[in-house]
Amino acid sequence: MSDSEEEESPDRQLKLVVLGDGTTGKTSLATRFAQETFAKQYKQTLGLDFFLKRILLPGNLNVTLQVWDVGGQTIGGKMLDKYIYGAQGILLVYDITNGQSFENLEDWYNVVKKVNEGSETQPLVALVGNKSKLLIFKY
Ligand SMILES: Nc1nc2c(ncn2[C@@H]2O[C@H](COP(=O)(O)OP(=O)(O)OP(=O)(O)O)[C@@H](O)[C@H]2O)c(=O)[nH]1
Repeated sequence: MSDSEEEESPDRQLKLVVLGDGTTGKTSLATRFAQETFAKQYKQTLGLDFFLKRILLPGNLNVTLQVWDVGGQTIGGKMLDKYIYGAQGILLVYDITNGQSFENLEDWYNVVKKVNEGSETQPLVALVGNKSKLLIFKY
């Protein structure tokens, strides 16, 4: 086997952007995924938080996922377009006990569409309903 065959394949970087209203649980999802932690206490994300997670996909494919955790208050702000630009994946997060947070996803999605207007490749967009256990307590 030659040296080049023994080397691991270089990492492929993928950008995943997490969007949605404040307190829907975006940071919690990102930290649970990237660091396997969960904080009960709320700490507002100011602007942007950033996490990296290296994963190995079938076929020995190394992927470094960049998770861009965007603060809920950035909607309507100047920086949001720049955060979204170049993403391969978007998570649109709402709190299932807060209907308004679901309705407001339309505004978030409109920004995603605007940023990717005219671009050849479009990001994959997933809808995430968070805080499912709270529903048991509410109803
Ligand atoms: N019960 C419950 N609480 C959650 C869940 N996810 C997040 N939380 C709590 O909800 C609060 C807000 O969570 P964050 O992850 O900070 O919310 P965020 O969307 O990042 O908020 P912003 O920074 O304002 O954009 C925190 O107190 C979390 O502990 C969940 O699945 N269930």
